[in-house]
Amino acid sequence: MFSKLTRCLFTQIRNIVRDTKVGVLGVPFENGQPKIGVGNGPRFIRDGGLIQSLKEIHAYMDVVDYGDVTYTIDPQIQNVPNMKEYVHMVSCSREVTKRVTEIIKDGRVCLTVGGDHAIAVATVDGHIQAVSHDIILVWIDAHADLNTSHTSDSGNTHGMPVALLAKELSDYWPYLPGMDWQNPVMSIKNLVYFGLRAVDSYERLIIEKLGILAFGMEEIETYGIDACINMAFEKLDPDKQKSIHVSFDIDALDAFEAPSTGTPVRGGLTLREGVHIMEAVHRSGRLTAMDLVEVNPSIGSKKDVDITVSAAIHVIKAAFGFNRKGLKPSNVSDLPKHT
Ligand SMILES: NC(=[NH2+])NCCC[C@H](N)C(=O)O
Ligand SMILES: [Mn+2]
Ligand SMILES: [Mn+2]
Repeated sequence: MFSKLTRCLFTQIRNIVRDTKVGVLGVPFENGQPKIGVGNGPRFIRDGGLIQSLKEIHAYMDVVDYGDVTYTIDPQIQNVPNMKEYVHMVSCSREVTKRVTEIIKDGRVCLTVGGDHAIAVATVDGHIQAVSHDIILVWIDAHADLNTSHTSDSGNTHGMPVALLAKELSDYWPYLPGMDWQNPVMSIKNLVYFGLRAVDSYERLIIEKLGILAFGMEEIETYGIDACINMAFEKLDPDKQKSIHVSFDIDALDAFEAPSTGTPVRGGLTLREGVHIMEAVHRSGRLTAMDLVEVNPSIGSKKDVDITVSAAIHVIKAAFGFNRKGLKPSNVSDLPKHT
């Protein structure tokens, strides 16, 4: 009945209205890697003004803070070789998945603040449970986080979430007790990476073997960030239909832009490039969930922490519609006159 263009416009309007409803979830989880402190990420990012900054984006923002996820360890669950603190990851993930699904079903875009990147198994899964298998995953990171328990040198589960989510890799995992809830999983065909520059050898092998779409720093330098994001969206979702999940590891940004993180890598995205990606995601009108992870306030000086927290907040604001050109006043049509 309606033309494709009209339908597209309807969806955009619906999504812009929906985008103003945000649910913030903190996940103070730090067992996916060995450096203590990353569990304080949610507190520092909130104290840095997250909720207020979101509310100030424009007059129609509707922000609800759902607080932090807590969990108890399930004593039934056995450990898995070369997955450190596996029991923690499984027990926390269960709760995170439930909460993310609830927030999305409440009609809000779910913003999850970590915590280390191991939590993204659960946020992506929660998104899938609420929406469908067929979502787009935009993984912005210096690292591919594509190790299995067999390929990881570190045994840190924050280096494994993408491999846990990918159905194409399910045969490469041992039995994972307590992870049966983690179904359905997604196809690697719906994944794109931005910012890669510290990729392990097996990760590289998987990326090439499965033809995963990856804009590493080299491609970003060659084509520019705007062309890369356009190519990614065109390739993954030419019909502009799919729900988008962004998992933003703060170490995607250059170590100068975000020094307080556990595995910093130099030569990364500028804050402007990070913001540019998120502005494009916002314009799509299809952002349903975003993670911001790996801010570790125990690393570096107070200045380092402030820089990192403020970079995180800038990236988040861009995702939820902050306009660098500024906004006109919402209820006045002209400059106030001097009387
Ligand atoms: N989310 C992160 N910062 N991941 C870093 C992973 C580093 C390394 N590839 C590993 O598997 O241990
Ligand atoms: Mn990383
Ligand atoms: Mn990561």
